[in-house]
Amino acid sequence: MARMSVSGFFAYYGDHQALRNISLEIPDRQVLALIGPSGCGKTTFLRSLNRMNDFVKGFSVKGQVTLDDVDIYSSGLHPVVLRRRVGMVFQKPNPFHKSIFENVAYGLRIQGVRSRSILSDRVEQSLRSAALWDEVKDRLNSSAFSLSGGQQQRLCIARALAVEPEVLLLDEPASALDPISTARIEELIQDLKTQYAIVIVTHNMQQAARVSDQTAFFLTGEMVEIGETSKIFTNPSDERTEDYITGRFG
Ligand SMILES: Nc1ncnc2c1ncn2[C@@H]1O[C@H](COP(=O)(O)OP(=O)(O)OP(=O)(O)O)[C@@H](O)[C@H]1O
Repeated sequence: MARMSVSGFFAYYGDHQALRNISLEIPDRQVLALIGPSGCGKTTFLRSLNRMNDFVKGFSVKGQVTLDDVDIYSSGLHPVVLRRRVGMVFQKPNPFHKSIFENVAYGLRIQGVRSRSILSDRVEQSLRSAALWDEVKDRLNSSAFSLSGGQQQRLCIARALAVEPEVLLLDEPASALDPISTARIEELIQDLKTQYAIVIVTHNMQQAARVSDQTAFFLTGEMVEIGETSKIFTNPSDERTEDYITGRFG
């Protein structure tokens, strides 16, 4: 089942066309990897899925993006509600200058949750889902900045999960991390996909091959092809995909 669906989608920064005629489906409980050389539009596409680019002056779109069949650009769906349902984790861990507990509780507090026991339960559950609970359960009141980079990134994932999103967007979530932390994030993605639709941008081809079910290859603002990850990496349909995955450019 497609959780999100994109059809005939174009994106522009002022006059500059960053995405051209993209159509694809984002299935539930699967990982979709977006690959392609620098500047091909992966991040623009990812940020278009929860209207994060609305903050960029001069940014505009054409075409359709739906979440559960509702158009996220032209319906009355409020971007704040959209971003709760379509959560995002960025390349560099960006915890708030708050305690570990308050980082995870943040979105719930904004939603007006006041009950200490509900907050505690949801914080624990989110930290467990992000595979961080055992490491932080005895120091929930410490600053988020007392954590390692890899722990901070899992904290950011817990923060995104706390508001119970349906889709999780990951923009190179492991690129700033060491190999052990990267492996933990990859394991975590495997666990999370049993519950969420996940879209991940990655420059790391091995990572895309390891974590994703489907892979889409982007080139200069267009999607060249999308397919089962095993097929894209062993038998792509388009020569440009083959050239990219075999390292001939990019
Ligand atoms: N805020 C912005 N204002 C103007 N142009 C932008 C902006 N962000 C991106 N672009 C342009 O849009 C195009 C796509 O950029 P985008 O960041 O989506 O590519 P990417 O594939 O994610 O690249 P990378 O892998 O290097 O992160 C590029 O030509 C880029 O210069």
